[in-house]
Amino acid sequence: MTARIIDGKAFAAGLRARVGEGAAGFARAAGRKPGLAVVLVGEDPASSVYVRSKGKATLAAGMESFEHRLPADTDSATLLALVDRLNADDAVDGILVQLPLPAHIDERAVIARIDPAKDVDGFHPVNAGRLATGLDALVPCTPLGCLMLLKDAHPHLAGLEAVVIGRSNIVGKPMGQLLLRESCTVTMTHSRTRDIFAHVRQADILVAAVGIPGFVQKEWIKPGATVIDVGINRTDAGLVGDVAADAAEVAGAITPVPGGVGPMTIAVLLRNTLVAAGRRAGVAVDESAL
Ligand SMILES: Nc1nc2c(c(=O)[nH]1)N[C@@H](CN(C=O)c1ccc(C(=O)N[C@@H](CCC(=O)O)C(=O)O)cc1)CN2
Repeated sequence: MTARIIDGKAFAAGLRARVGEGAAGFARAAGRKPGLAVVLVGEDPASSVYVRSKGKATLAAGMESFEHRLPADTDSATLLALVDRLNADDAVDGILVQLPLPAHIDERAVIARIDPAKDVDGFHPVNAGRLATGLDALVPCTPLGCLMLLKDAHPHLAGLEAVVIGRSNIVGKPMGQLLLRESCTVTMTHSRTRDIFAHVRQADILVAAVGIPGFVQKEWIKPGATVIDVGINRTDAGLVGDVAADAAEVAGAITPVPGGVGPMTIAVLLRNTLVAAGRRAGVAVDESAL
């Protein structure tokens, strides 16, 4: 069996187009465009590329883009003051501080300073808590993108065995919550899990977000399973995922790296910005059409 390749790039393009239509509708109703502010501290090359891509995608979707690039030695107080200004700015519906931040800045304090209504990354404890308790929340972009791909490949998720590898606040934990919300039976695994392959072997749905190239081996995969590879690892061989390439010989469907989950992250960011704009301005945005 050779797995069906889940084309995240194509799905993301469709989502960006739908968000663009929604943004035009928002602009007609609100008399202004939705606005996204992205803050980058330092010159990490990958982060710099992601921030540039976010700005371009925001403009292409018919939204306002506000880009703030700060030097690597920016102190916490300066960054927090910028977040305060963005919180107070009515033209800004979404605020994203690109991660990782330089080591001298307390990431948690910065995330906690963002107005939860503008937290389009969904990282604020209020949004994390709302997701965990089944309330309406802004949901982190990468796991929501994974869920969109999964639901497209797998319209009936209820009752399936889902295994998540990785317990980060950005991907693993919210991914587990989203799968639970879909009535999957969810197993969270991580670096201290014993016999991780024995858990993975049970998975109808596997989400690998561990950040180790080729960590998940072909032999671990249950034949026919749907595999979502969140890993984006830069190696001498190029960009590789957390799942070994030959896993496609066993899986039923699998996301490629690149071109799988990655492009969904920015498309969902635009979606979250439109949703946040609609909620803030009291303009109806049909979230089910996005
Ligand atoms: N504040 C945030 N910081 C970070 C997030 C985030 O969601 N919010 N996620 C990642 C980086 N990221 C967006 O910021 C991101 C990662 C990957 C891609 C992507 O399109 N990947 C492509 C490959 C691109 C390449 O060659 O590097 C793919 O997988 O096909 C987009 C966005 C960490 N920080």
